[in-house]
Amino acid sequence: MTPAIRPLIAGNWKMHGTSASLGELKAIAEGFAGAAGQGADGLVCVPATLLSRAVEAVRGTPLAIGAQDCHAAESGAHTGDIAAGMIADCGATHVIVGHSERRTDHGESDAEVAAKAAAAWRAGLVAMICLGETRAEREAGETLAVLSRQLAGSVPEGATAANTVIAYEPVWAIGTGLTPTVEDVEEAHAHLRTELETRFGAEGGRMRLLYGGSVKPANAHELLSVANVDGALVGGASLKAVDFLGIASAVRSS
Ligand SMILES: O=C[C@H](O)COP(=O)(O)O
Repeated sequence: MTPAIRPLIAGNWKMHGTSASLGELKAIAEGFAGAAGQGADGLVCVPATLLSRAVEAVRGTPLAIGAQDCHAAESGAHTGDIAAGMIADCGATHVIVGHSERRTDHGESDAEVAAKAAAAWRAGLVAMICLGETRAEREAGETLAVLSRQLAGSVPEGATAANTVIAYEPVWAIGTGLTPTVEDVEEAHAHLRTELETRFGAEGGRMRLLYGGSVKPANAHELLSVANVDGALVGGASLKAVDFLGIASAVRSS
């Protein structure tokens, strides 16, 4: 981890969750109100359909609620999309932008991701900007170059430690049970930290850099102990309170 940066354990429920899942969310919130919250901040990014009810369900606890995407425009004829201001209006505080599943499923470019991040800031939200290499890019030895390109293109000028979180997610590690070696995670995060400091100075040194991709209770301690890993972005293991809180609890021993 980075000394002096309070870790963030963030969940991404992806296209999972209905009103029946709010009990699980409350259990997560209660965990962060107790022991799990002693070492880390907690966030769960729920489907847009659950945003308002999720905010209500965790009210009075330290768990933050976020969305998983936003449109770059403030309003307009964009059927099916949601604006950052609508997310803020629900009481959420964060939004993921540029997740690899959005980049792949919806062909989102770095420039579109940057526009979404800027829209999030205008609405007062924290933008969690995701980046990471594919399996083919890693095998071609292009990982660091890809990260540089994505960081340069996806993170707008004006990024600060308060309005931005960066999540490094190797695409091939998402939902596969595969994770990079500790050395590879360390190399990627050190590279991202250097790039952030070069661009944003001291703010870049304070920005949270999360690792995501098959994080679970069993590997959380090892991954969260890596230098410049300031938390985790968790998909599958964020759906059950026992798993997500297990990951959060690993912060204290890391
Ligand atoms: O946003 C979360 C990531 O895509 C990681 O998902 P995963 O923990 O299921 O591998």
